[in-house]
Amino acid sequence: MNVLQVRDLAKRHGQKHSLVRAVDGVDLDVPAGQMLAVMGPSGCGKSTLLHLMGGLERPTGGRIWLAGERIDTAGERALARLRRRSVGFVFQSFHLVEELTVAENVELPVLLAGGSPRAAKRRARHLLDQVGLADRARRLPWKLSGGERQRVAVARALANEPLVVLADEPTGNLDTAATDEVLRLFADLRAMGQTLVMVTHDARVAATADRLVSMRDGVFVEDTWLAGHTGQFDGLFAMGD
Ligand SMILES: Nc1ncnc2c1ncn2[C@@H]1O[C@H](COP(=O)(O)OP(=O)(O)OP(=O)(O)O)[C@@H](O)[C@H]1O
Repeated sequence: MNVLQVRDLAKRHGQKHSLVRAVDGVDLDVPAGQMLAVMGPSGCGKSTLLHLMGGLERPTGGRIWLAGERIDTAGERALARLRRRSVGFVFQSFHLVEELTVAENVELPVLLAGGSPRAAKRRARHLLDQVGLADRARRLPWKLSGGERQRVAVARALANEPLVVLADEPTGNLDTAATDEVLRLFADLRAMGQTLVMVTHDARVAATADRLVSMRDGVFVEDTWLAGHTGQFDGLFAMGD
């Protein structure tokens, strides 16, 4: 089954001489459980593609299905619901709520989706345990290292058991050691069968994916299935235990 299906997807900005084709006729199928990396030069449309697939932006052309359901034609309420429940976002600059504790950050999406405080607490405890940060639960985000903050952001993205995690430059603000922390976590997610699409500038990060798509000027120029993994990032946090 394809978690995501994209046909002739387009996003244009401006008109005539100022027309920008951020995404310009993209076709893509992302099967369940696949970890897909999208690479390409700055401005080629990677983030726009991710935003379109996550319902953060509306396309100007083409169709998108999430688990078989059209999202490009969905109404605002349906789209908001979908963003809350079916998609988990991870951003380069973490986007944690600094006034809330680590645990509260992870509880928030469960509460926003209508879950009880008890269910939210239980889910946050479970996820923080899985990402190896159970002992940081009561801290404020700024007390954590960059790698830890991004692991909290990944836990938050997983809060409502999303169909797909969309990660935009998840290691873009991290040094090598912190990048490794996040990559080990992604290896765990991959082993659990979590579908994940990530945009990255880092070839080392892309090499941990199952498949690599290269973009240029809004179109795909290469689609490569990566056969072997180094094994370097094979599971640190024993997720699912
Ligand atoms: N709101 C907007 N108005 C006009 N142009 C836009 C808008 N958003 C994006 N663009 C343009 O669309 C193109 C694709 O942008 P996008 O951010 O998707 O690229 P990217 O590959 O993610 O770049 P980067 O790697 O630098 O983040 C760029 O030329 C950008 O300037």
